[in-house]
Order: sequence, then structure tokens, then C-alpha cells
Amino acid sequence: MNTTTNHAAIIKAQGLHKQYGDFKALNDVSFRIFPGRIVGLIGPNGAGKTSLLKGILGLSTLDGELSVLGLKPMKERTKLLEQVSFIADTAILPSWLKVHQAIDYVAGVHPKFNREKAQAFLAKTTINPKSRIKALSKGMVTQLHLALVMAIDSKLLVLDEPTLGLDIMYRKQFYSSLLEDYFDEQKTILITTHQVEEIENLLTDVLFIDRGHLVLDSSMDDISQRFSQLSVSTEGRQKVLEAGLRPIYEEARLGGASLLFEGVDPETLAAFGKIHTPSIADLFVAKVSTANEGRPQENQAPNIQWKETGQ
Ligand SMILES: Nc1ncnc2c1ncn2[C@@H]1O[C@H](COP(=O)(O)OP(=O)(O)OP(=O)(O)O)[C@@H](O)[C@H]1O
Repeated sequence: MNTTTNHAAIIKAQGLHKQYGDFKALNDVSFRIFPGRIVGLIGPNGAGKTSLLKGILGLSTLDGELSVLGLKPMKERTKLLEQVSFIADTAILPSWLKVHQAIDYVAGVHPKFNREKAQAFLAKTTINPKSRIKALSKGMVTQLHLALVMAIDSKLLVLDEPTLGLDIMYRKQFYSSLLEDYFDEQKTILITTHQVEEIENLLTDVLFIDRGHLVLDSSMDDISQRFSQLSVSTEGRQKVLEAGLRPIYEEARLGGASLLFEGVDPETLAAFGKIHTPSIADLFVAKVSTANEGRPQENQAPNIQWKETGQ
């Protein structure tokens, strides 16, 4: 992240590469993540998010320099996992276990697990502590996982698609619990999701990744300083172009266009139409399209289906 801080970085990544046979899943990825941040790792299917997260957790090898909480993830995995908690997108709990036994189990193996916290998270769901895990719905199993993981007092929480399969009510509840009951300035959360609009207001920073390349590393504050989206009529668009202003991305909208600018003074733009900070989804599409212009066809991003923002 570009954020200036007095703290040492929790994650330092320099020139990371991941190769599966001939295929490059990560290509020269470098970034830093500092304590007290909630970082969204955003990218389309197959972008390399899980490969990166697995490397950070010491669950698979990455080439390049990587330090997490001052440790080398692969070599010092045991020590690292004492301070990190995570939910993989394919997390599985033994189906024969009862919910209260799952709590006992985690309490037994994890010194930083807070049983009362887990029980309080579960009390917000309809899960019966006496149920066997095999009797829970898919979404309930995820809820149980999240309750267990959020009750561990870790310095770093890694969430890979944490709310997959959960209903909208619980998703909202989960994200507000994450902020109110889990997060504090000593902790760091690294999260991936395809439902970017749901975490947009939660994030302090974003890392955009596309086809193994990091295409943006920015704090949300910097995004609002650096990028502006301008809604204009068709004539307004013409005037913008005549004034020599060049958007990095544009989309046709009913009766006009939406133009996305980088590093252009908002006051200059305001003379032509309505300006606002772009949504993460719009910014992602813009940055990926710009990055793709310089890449050969076979490395270009697939069509990305983001939720319409209705601009
Ligand atoms: N074990 C593997 N062997 C070969 N290729 C792999 C392996 N794991 C991942 N890949 C490839 O690497 C690329 C990145 O995969 P990865 O799972 O990191 O993407 P992702 O961004 O997490 O995607 P999604 O959003 O779909 O989960 C994909 O093209 C995938 O097919």
C-alpha cells in the first residue's frame, strides 16, 4: 500500500511470481500491507488471488521475496499460523462433529480463541449448538466457520470469498460484526470477494489484480483524490474532448456518457457535468482495460461481469 505509517509492514511482497507448469499465475507482484488496514484483493476469476493468499499463508510456494509478520511463510508456517487466521473458499469442517464440539476443538487447539465471542457470533444465527455439522445448510456451515475464525485474536485475518453462499441478511451482519466486534487498529484484514459493492465502504485499501499482474495498489483516500468520474451529456462529452481532457475509460450511458479520469483536477471537470468518486467496480474495469491495452491479446482479461452501478 502507498499509505504512510509509522508501523512496520505486516506483509512485504517484492517481485512475487507463481508458475504452474508453463502458466504464469502471478507476475512480478509487489506491495506492502500495514497494520490496522482492511485490504480488498480484487480481481476476476483466475486472476491469481487464491494463489497469492496461499503463498501469504505458507500453504504454497511463491518465487520472490515475501515476509508476513516478519516471517517467511513457507519456512516458518507453524509460527505464522499462530498469529494468522483464515478461511479458505473451500473450508471444510468434519461433518460428524456437533457445533459445540467444533467450538471445544478450536478452544483446545488455539490459545487465542475466545469461546464467548464465538458463542456470541453464533447466537446471531439460527444454528443450534447441539446440531451435527452434517445437518447444517451450506450457508450455516460458513456461518459457523466465520464465528470460529472471528473469535481468534489474530494479527492478520485472511478471508477468501468469506460470504460465498450466504444470504444477504447474514452477509450484511457479517461485515458489520467484522468491523464492530473483530477489527481494531492492531489487526489487519485481507479479503477477496466478487461482491465488491458489499465491502466497498469497509475497505481502507485495494489491490487490483488481473491475469497475475497488480494493476492498482491504492488506499481508498488516494482513490478519491486521484480518480474522478464525470457524468456528461453527449454534447458535454464532445466539449470535454475538445478541451483536451482525456478519460482513461468511458462508458455510454443513457443520453450521454460516464468518463473516468486519473489525475485531473475535479474543479476542471466540474465545469462539464456531475462528478463523483468512481465505485471500485467501475475503477477496476477502467484500470484493467487500460492495463490490457499494452498487453498481447492472449493475456487480456475476459469479459468481467460487475454489478451495474446505475450511473
Ligand atoms: N494447482 C494449479 N495448477 C495449475 N493451474 C492452477 C493451479 N491453481 C491455480 N491455477 C491457475 O492459476 C490461475 C489463478 O488461479 P487462482 O485460483 O489463484 O485465481 P483466483 O483469482 O483465486 O480465481 P477465483 O476468483 O476464480 O477463485 C488460474 O488460471 C488457475 O487455473
